[in-house]
Amino acid sequence: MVHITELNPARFEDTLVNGGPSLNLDGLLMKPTAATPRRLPDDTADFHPHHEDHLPRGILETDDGKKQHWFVGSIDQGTTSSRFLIFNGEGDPVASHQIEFENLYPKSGWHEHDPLELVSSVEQCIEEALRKFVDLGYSKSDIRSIGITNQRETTVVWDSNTGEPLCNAIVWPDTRTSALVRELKAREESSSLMELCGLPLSTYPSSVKLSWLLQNVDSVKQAYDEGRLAFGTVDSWLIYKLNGGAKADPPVHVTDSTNASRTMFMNLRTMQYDDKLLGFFGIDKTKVQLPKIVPSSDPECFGKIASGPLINVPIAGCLGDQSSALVGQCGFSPGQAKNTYGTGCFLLYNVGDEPVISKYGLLSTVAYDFGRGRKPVYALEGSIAVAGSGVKFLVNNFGFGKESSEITSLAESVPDNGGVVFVTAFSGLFAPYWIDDAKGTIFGITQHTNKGHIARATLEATCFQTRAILEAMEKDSKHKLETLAVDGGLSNSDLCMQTQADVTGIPVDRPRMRETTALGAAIAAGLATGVWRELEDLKEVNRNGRKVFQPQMEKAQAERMFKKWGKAVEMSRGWVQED
Ligand SMILES: Nc1ncnc2c1ncn2[C@@H]1O[C@H](COP(=O)(O)OP(=O)(O)O)[C@@H](O)[C@H]1O
Ligand SMILES: O=P(O)(O)OC[C@H](O)CO
Repeated sequence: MVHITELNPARFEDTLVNGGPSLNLDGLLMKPTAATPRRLPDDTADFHPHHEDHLPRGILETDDGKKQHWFVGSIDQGTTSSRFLIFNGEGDPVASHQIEFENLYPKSGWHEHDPLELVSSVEQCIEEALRKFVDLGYSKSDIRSIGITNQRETTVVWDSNTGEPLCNAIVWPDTRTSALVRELKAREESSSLMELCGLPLSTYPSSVKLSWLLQNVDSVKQAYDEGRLAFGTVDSWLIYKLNGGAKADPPVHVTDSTNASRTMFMNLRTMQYDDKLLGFFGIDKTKVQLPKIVPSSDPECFGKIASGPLINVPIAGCLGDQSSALVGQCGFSPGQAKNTYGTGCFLLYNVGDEPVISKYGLLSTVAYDFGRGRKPVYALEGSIAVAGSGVKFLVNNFGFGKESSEITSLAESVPDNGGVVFVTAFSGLFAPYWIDDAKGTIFGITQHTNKGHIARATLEATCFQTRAILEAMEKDSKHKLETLAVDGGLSNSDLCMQTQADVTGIPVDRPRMRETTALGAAIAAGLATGVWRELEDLKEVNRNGRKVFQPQMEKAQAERMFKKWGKAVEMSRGWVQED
């Protein structure tokens, strides 16, 4: 048995380390113990691993009979921060580093990232985490491969000649495309798209972001006309840059099918770009370089790190962050689900190897695609645009505290929401409602209302929307979920998780090691490079120390609160119609 040190519950917090914008993840890390030996001294460069049945996970035997512990690195590029974690063969993180970067909101509804800052934050995380790893007595050469997981839909465009971005990335919750979406929805063919790609037409996917850029940014249009426009989601951009960008011979421009399934350009069944989808958005594939779609786990497709301390280490796994969290929670069987409370909140429900197109407001997406003859696995997804970002909004815009955890403390300072309901529709409302013309709206304010009520209503908003998603999922899948596995930054809030159990009436099951998103990408890479052979090898991963929140609220009370939420959702409609 390995020993995992007690987690520091504040590890996701905005704890500044050494005065820099880096976050302290160290509380979750496993310290070396007798059961988790440091690297073996007889490390060989020329190494052809093979597994023996008696060897524990993550230990491979070399051709000359030596045994070596392998580790897998994982880049987790999220909406608010970048991280690099190094996992051992038991699926425990042994070293990590996290950096918050700047989110840009240049106009109301606009949300951007600097693509170069995304890359530099990742590179810095790799360097720092490796320093900690080496300090623990391990060696860089113990890292067998690297996985990448990332915020999805966020759209990056660059010049394929120079490898430099043409403008800031448009981030997934950005709503600048709402007028364009209204226009596209009016077209007759719009109703047939979802059957092909699994996504409803909204401001959310990459397709509308790319169309908007082509219509509104001259440098992008010019690059398109001259055939030097490269498009990608964050995975493609990072893989391209980490492989050396335009200088690589040849440049590596790929995406995995989980990320591609978020663009609205990919056909869910063929796993390739679909001409009808590209045509609908006016994209001429001879003018724009689209990333090649490959499986999520592969030792060669994603190339190798071209420079820095991990030079020549293969990138062998790639998953969109929500798919990755499902993998990190080992949700490998149909009927298993997870809900990840990060910037947004995303419930993925494994439906097996045939996609299910939702009739009740959910998305159909690729859950994971491990290749090598395995069939891809699909999921139904309930996407909530605002979860942790609602908490950050109270902290950053209204000074309700200095750290996210203080929002939970404020919410705990009042016994209930005092009649306040906050529909956090900053990007309209996503699943299962898809109300583009809603805006954030607070209902029920009186002289009695204080910060505690607003904080509580903010946490409750995600829990109510999750319940609405669960109801839709039950109708689509004809299956009632018995337990909700959770993770992500906001799942650190016990109050929020208890509220979630109360309003859904089912137990909420939270792992002790909540870096499941990063773990998923490590699993994808580790499977491709022999650290784990089969999903079976992972069944003990992240099982220890889980906390289960049982529903405690009277059912009638939960029903009353949910009904009021439904009323507030209806009343939040129609704010942007005249824009
Ligand atoms: N203790 C806490 N209470 C409430 N919210 C929290 C807490 N800890 C973290 N968060 C929220 O979690 C979010 C970050 O979660 P994370 O999973 O890192 O997101 P992402 O991958 O989108 O960057 C932030 O929005 C933050 O406000
Ligand atoms: O930043 P997160 O973790 O909320 O995830 C972002 C999603 O991938 C957007 O679809």
